Amino acid sequence: MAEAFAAIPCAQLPALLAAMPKAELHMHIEGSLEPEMIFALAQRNSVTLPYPSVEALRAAYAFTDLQSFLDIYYAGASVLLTEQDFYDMAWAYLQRAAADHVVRAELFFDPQTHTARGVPMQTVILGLSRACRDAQAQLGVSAALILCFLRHLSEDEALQTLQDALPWRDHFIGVGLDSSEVGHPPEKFQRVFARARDMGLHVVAHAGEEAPPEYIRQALDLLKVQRIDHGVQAVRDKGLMQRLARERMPLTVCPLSNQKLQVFPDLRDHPLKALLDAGLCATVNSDDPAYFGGYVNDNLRAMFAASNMDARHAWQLAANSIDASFAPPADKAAWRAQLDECFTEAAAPGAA
Ligand SMILES: Nc1ncnc2[nH]cnc12
Ligand SMILES: [Zn+2]
Repeated sequence: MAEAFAAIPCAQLPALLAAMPKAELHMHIEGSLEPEMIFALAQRNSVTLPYPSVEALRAAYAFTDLQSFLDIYYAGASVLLTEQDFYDMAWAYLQRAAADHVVRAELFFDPQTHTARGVPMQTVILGLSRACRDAQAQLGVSAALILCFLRHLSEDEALQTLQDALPWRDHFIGVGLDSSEVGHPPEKFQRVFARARDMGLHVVAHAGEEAPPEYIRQALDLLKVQRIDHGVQAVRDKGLMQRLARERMPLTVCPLSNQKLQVFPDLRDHPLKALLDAGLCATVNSDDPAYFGGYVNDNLRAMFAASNMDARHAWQLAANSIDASFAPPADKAAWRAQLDECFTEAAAPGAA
C-alpha cells in the first residue's frame, strides 16, 4: 500500500475518509437520539420534557465536562419507553452509519438507565436487537450490542444487571463500563468483569477519558479489557504509551466528544496523530453523535482538517477499526480487502 499512499493528493482525502469502509466501535445508542426524535418520542409517549422546544434543548448542549453532558443525556433517554422506541432510535443511527460507509457497528447501551425507570430489560434488548438484525438484512451493516454498566452505581447493581440480561445472552456480544469516570475506578468492577469473561463475553471499558492513566492500567490489569474506550489520557504516561503500542491494545478515540467535553477544547491539540505515530491501535468514533456535533465521518473530517494527517493515517484508522472489532475473522478479512481496493482506486483511478 505504500506507493498508493504517496500517490493520493491531500485534496482527495475528505472524499476518501467518507468512502472508506470502517467500523464504529464506540457509540452509545442513547447518544444518537437527535433532539427532533427526543421531542417526537416525548409526544408519542406523553412524556413532559424540561425544555419547551427542540431549539431550547439544542441550546442546552454547551458542556463544561463529562458530568454536565451526562445530566442532559440521561434526561433525553427518559422518552424511551417501548420496544418500538428502542428500535426506532437504533434504526435511525444504523441508517446514518450505512451512509458513512460503516460496515460494522458495535453499539453500547445502558440498560440501568431504563430499568431504573421501570422499562423491562426485554423491551430494551429486543428493540435494539431487532434493529441490528434489520441493519444486516436491509443495509448490509453488521451490527452488535455491548451492554454497559453505569460506573456511578455499585458493583452489586452491575452484577444484578448482568444476571437480569442473561435470558437474552445471545443478543449482546460483550460488556462495557461508562458514565461518570473520576471517583469510580475500574477496580470497583473486578468481580462483574470476571463473571462476564467467564461467560465468554467480550470486555471493554471507558478509561482515561478524564481520569488519569492509572485508570487505563487498572482496566488492562484488573478488568482484562480487550479495548480501551477513549484512553487519550495515556499521552501523559510514556511507559503506558509504550505498553499500549506493544500490546496493540485498541483505543476507541472520539475527537468531537473530547472537544465538546473540554478534554481537548481545540482539536489542533488533540493527540490522535501522536497516538498513531507512536504505533498505537487508535480508531475514530462518534461517542454520542447527536450531542457532540457529528457522526463518525464528521469526526474524521474535523480531525483531519485540524491536523496534518495524510492518506496513510486515514488507511491506518480504518484498518485499526476493522481489526479491533469483534466481528468474525472472515468478515474482517473481506472488509480489509475492500479497504485496500478503495485506496488503490484512489491512487490510480480506473487502473484496477
Ligand atoms: N463519553 C462518555 N463517557 C462516559 N460515559 C458515557 N455515556 C455516554 N457517553 C459517555
Ligand atoms: Zn463513550
